[in-house]
Amino acid sequence: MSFFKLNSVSKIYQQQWVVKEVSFALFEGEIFGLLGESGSGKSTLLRIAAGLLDPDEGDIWLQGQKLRLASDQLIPGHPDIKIVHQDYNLSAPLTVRENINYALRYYEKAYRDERVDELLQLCQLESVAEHTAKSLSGGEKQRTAIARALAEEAKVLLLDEPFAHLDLPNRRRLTETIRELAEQTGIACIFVTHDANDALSLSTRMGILQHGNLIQLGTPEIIYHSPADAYVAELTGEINLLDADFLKNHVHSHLPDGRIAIRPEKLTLSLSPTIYGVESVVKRVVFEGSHYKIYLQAGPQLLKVNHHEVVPLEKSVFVDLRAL
Ligand SMILES: Nc1ncnc2c1ncn2[C@@H]1O[C@H](COP(=O)(O)OP(=O)(O)OP(=O)(O)O)[C@@H](O)[C@H]1O
Repeated sequence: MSFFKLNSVSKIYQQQWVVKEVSFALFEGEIFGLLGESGSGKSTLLRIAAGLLDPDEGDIWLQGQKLRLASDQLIPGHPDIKIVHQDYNLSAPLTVRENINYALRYYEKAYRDERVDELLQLCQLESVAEHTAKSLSGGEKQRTAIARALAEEAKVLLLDEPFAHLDLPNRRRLTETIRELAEQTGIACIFVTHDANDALSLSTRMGILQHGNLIQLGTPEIIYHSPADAYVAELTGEINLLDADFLKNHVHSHLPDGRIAIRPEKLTLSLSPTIYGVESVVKRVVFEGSHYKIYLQAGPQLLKVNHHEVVPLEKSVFVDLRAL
């Protein structure tokens, strides 16, 4: 049985579908990434999942229980579902410890002290426990907001763009924190993002939201390697979208629009002719850290290929399009 479920949830604003018949379910300890462009309905969906906003249709289920609507409650929300908003909403003059402690103010001191220490450790905040919230880095603020949200044990954690203001080292650290949280506590987590790398690297499963529609659902591997259409292919990373005619002698699976999607790292490039090699001319070379991105002109088709070494401009090379 699923742990947390959105069942055919819709929301309409000004006669427009902002979220349309979205359904998905999470198991305990799952991390679900919702990837979509700005305005695709991510925050609206998250607020509905949190019980802060009523859907126009559909319902939310937690452990087999249908949740009450926001409008049916004095204080919208659900005690087992916690949401961390983009602005963190911390109390700036208070320390990290005091911010977390505040969420537990109705509990006994002994329990509170123990729980705060546990959360400081879980969210990797021990070294900044006595620092004021206003002096923290973006990553530390985000982790403090998560620790505070989790102060009272929750079953579902919802994160609105948790990586939005973070640099790369802090993104990596937060990714680790969220993964450990899910593993250690079994909490189910949904995070929304417009960044494909964050969604691919953190999610156990993910969904793609476009104009309020959940257009693909699956593991990061499935979505990355078998995108449902050209939109998903482009949203989730660099892609070659090739005309089927160009690949007449090769067998590939097609997108609904007839084109074939191949990631640049799936193509191999040789400097000398090969049986399957298509002759191409090097047009641009960009260093990207782990590899060079080589932009090629192959007849009418432009191609991008990841290659381990630099190649001279205007050189003729041969691209193996079998994309194993
Ligand atoms: N209260 C509201 N009244 C009218 N329209 C709204 C309201 N809230 C959101 N919308 C519209 O719904 C659409 C989806 O908004 P939402 O904030 O859910 O998208 P998002 O994917 O989270 O975008 P972003 O990444 O920019 O935050 C947008 O077109 C937005 O203008």
